[in-house]
Amino acid sequence: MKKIAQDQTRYDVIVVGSGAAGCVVASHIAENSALRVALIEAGGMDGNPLVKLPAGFAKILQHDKFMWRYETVPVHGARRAYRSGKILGGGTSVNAMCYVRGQPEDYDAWQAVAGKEAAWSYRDMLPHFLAQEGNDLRGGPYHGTEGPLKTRLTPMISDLNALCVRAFQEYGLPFNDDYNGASQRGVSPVQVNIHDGRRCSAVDAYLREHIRSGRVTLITNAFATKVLFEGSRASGVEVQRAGNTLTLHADEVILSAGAIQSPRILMHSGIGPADALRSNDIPVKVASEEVGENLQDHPIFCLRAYVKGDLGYQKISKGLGAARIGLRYLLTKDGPAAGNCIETVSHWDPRDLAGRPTVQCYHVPVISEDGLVPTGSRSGVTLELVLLQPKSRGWVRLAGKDPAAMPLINPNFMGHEDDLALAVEAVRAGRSILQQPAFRAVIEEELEPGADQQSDEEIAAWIKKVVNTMWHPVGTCRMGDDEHSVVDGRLRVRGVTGLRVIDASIMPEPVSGNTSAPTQALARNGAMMFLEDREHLANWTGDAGSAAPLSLFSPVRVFSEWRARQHARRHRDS
Ligand SMILES: Cc1cc2nc3c(=O)[nH]c(=O)nc-3n(C[C@H](O)[C@H](O)[C@H](O)COP(=O)(O)OP(=O)(O)OC[C@H]3O[C@@H](n4cnc5c(N)ncnc54)[C@H](O)[C@@H]3O)c2cc1C
Repeated sequence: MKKIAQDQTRYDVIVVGSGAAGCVVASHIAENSALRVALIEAGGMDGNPLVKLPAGFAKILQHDKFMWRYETVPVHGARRAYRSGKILGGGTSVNAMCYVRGQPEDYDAWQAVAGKEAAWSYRDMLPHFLAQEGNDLRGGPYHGTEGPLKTRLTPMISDLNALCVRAFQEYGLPFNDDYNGASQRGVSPVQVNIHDGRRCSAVDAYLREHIRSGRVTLITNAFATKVLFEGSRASGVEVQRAGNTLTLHADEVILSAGAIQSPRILMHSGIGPADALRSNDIPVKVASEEVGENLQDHPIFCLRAYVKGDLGYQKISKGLGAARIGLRYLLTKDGPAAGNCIETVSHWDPRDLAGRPTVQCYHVPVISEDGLVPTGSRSGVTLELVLLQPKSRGWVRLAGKDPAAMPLINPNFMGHEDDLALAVEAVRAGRSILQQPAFRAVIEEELEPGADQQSDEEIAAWIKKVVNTMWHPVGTCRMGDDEHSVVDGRLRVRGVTGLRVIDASIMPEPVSGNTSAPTQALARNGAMMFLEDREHLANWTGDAGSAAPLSLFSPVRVFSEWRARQHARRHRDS
């Protein structure tokens, strides 16, 4: 690789990764301070029309250009595709746009491990969700209407999805028109980040205006290989761009590269499990044994059944049908193409219908071999079963010294026997739902698991064969107030200064639902902490001998929202 002269610009802060978290972090800092912010993104711009077309998301996932095409190590004997977004906006430019926050217990569990210095409980996190959300329909205690992240109910509910809703009710679940409200439990229409028939990514919601105004310097197609240090203080980032190696300097670095790349960058910077670093010829800066460990992901396994006639979207997803949908979208910005084709969902516990949901089930009105693009001409329904609080833990490890090498990823799906036992019960529940009166007249035949899989052992073996990622990796830079955690409750990397991780990787436990909205909310919390800590240091008047060098800090312009929050916190704590 050719070495070129160093970039002479010194940024106050470099954010690595422009995904769900990175967009929020860079924008929040730019909006609430005078700091010079650089945002580094390995992927390119998000201008492809398929990115904005809600129904285009399945097609986008097949484009190598927009995706990190990872693969797992063999899990139950087979490698599994493990994609994530490599594009401005990261996951939020390629994901299915479902807006789900999880359950209050999730955040209270974060608070329990994060320590007193930080505010992560549901009570603390709800204001972040409210501030970010721009719901077109409802406000009240659980929804924001003025925020930039546009949210709405699914624009369509297909005939087949209407049957799903009825069948789940017949099974015993209540209808719940708002799973982000007082309770998640029930069968519900999906809430999506779609506005005016277009995807609302984190770039649209937060970042674009700051790129235009120049308050955030965006550098795309730039792959960050490692963090640079002066002593134990982060001083910049090394990136590879267009065949060159470039050094960018900053007072502080924030990694928002997601749950696979953030631990990878830490390890290549010398922060990670000591033996693993040494065996890859990487000098150990900080022995931090849990970097890359604790990988959690929601496992998904799908029941599929053929249905009679033209129900659902199978027939209209091809040929003339597709042309008609496309034309309707162009003329009216509505119809199936204006949505993600995932229109209803249920959250419940197959062991206790009245209890805390442990399973999520999206109802998809098509049959697809790869879970994305409809295959074959027979109409059908797919029940996507997902465990919400998996106990299995996997890891992300280095495959070698080359930073560009694909890391080793082991999601360890169904590695914990409790997960497998619950998954078997979820399959049995799914089958029972397909036999409810609403479905009786329309179901033709179960395709998967199929009539041969009846005993617990047979169902368990089938689950191990088909289980895959719901695309929700989290936990690989675990937050905690214990010394083994990778980051502390304020998301500072242990053992060094000037370096934070703010993205899905810091989640100590999974959230009970999709991870985009929770990651955006945690990023806002993390960005506020970053600014609070800078102001605290800038105002510090104690013994200079033990302080961080004040000259490194430029003045922070503090805006009213941040001030109000500090005031409220002081008031609460007094
Ligand atoms: C196909 C798919 C469907 C999904 N569907 C949903 C859904 O419907 N609802 C939902 O809530 N969640 C969904 N998710 C999950 C959600 O999008 C992620 O949880 C979320 O985006 C994670 O945010 P993040 O900021 O941690 O990482 P990301 O959003 O992945 O952002 C990381 C960014 O960092 C960049 N990057 C990585 N490494 C480097 C490097 N070395 N140098 C420079 N840049 C780098 C990446 O290119 C990326 O842009 C889906 C995810 C996928 C992949």
